[in-house]
Amino acid sequence: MSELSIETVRAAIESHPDPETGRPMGKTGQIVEVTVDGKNAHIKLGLSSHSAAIADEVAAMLESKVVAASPGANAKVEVVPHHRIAPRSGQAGLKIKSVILVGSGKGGVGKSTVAASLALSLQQFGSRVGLMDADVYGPSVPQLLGLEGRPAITEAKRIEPIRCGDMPVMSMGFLVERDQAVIWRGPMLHGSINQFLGETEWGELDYLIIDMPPGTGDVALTLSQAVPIAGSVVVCTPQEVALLDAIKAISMFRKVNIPILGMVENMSGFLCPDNGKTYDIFGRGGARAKAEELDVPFLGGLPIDIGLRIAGDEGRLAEVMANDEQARAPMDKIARAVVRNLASKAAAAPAKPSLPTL
Ligand SMILES: Nc1ncnc2c1ncn2[C@@H]1O[C@H](COP(=O)(O)OP(=O)(O)OP(=O)(O)O)[C@@H](O)[C@H]1O
Repeated sequence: MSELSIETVRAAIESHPDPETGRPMGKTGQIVEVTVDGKNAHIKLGLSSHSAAIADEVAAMLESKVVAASPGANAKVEVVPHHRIAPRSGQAGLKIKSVILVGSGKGGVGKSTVAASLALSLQQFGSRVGLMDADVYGPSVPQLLGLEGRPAITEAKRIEPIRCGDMPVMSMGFLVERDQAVIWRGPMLHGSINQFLGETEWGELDYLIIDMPPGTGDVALTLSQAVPIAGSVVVCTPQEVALLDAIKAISMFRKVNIPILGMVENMSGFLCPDNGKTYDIFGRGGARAKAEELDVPFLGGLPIDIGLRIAGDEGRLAEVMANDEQARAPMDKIARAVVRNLASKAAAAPAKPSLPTL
């Protein structure tokens, strides 16, 4: 092994793109410290909470780059907080780095469950996350998370969201009675969505996850005009009918120029708790095949999980996501894939280096 030097270590890693901005880490001040002791390198790497879900994989990737540059070396990357990147905001007052829409072509495929679990999973990894239920016709987020109450209006006439732990949540469900049907005309829908987005005190967020109403493109269009949308996640079940609707959702997002981060196959197999066998009740693998056909990433599958269904019915989804690692594992995989796909988009089109500092 040739002598391991600080220069060799830095040269091996400094061109690696920051997952959030896509800019080379050597230029962003994220390589905080490199120390070398014989064949051992220790790197302190700054990553923002936006990248929390994939921090381990970024660290492993950099360690392997050092070893490739200097075979026989040992490298250890220690991730430390890095907050020099200011949130991008599309509307006055919004400080949200990435807005992600979760949609489906068809109702009842588990879109709200996926949206809420994605938000909870990203938060568990350490990101700052908000959840907006834009499914104004059938808001189910309050039920899934066991939230109730009316949002207060602040002195500055802004909406104080209801909180699920630390996570700000806004839903039409907080404003209408549970059994009341909401009838919307186009302009009202447009107005309420803009109000939810722009007048809610979201605070500073890495991610705002938006649960979309099924089907219609109106809300996607309204949102895409109001803020830059980082991307969309399309949820479907493995059945052919759901897949056909998912194709419609993908083409709707494409029409309004919202990038597709990928497809999630929900209800992908049922693991029977009695005998440990898996039954493919709605089929399996359909979404992966369809994603390939449509040239969109496949993010992963969520099995039919009785515990998840009961948790949703009882408003304990957040509790289960916080305490049940096995139930959370498939969603964590999907959350990592979402952040990874955002990172590759950032690497393909890096943010301008002149971003202000926080
Ligand atoms: N993977 C899963 N395992 C078990 N139950 C699930 C799963 N995904 C969703 N469910 C249950 O299916 C029902 C519908 O889910 P959800 O409300 O998330 O669907 P949706 O697509 O948002 O529906 P809608 O369009 O009516 O709002 C809920 O009772 C939920 O708990």
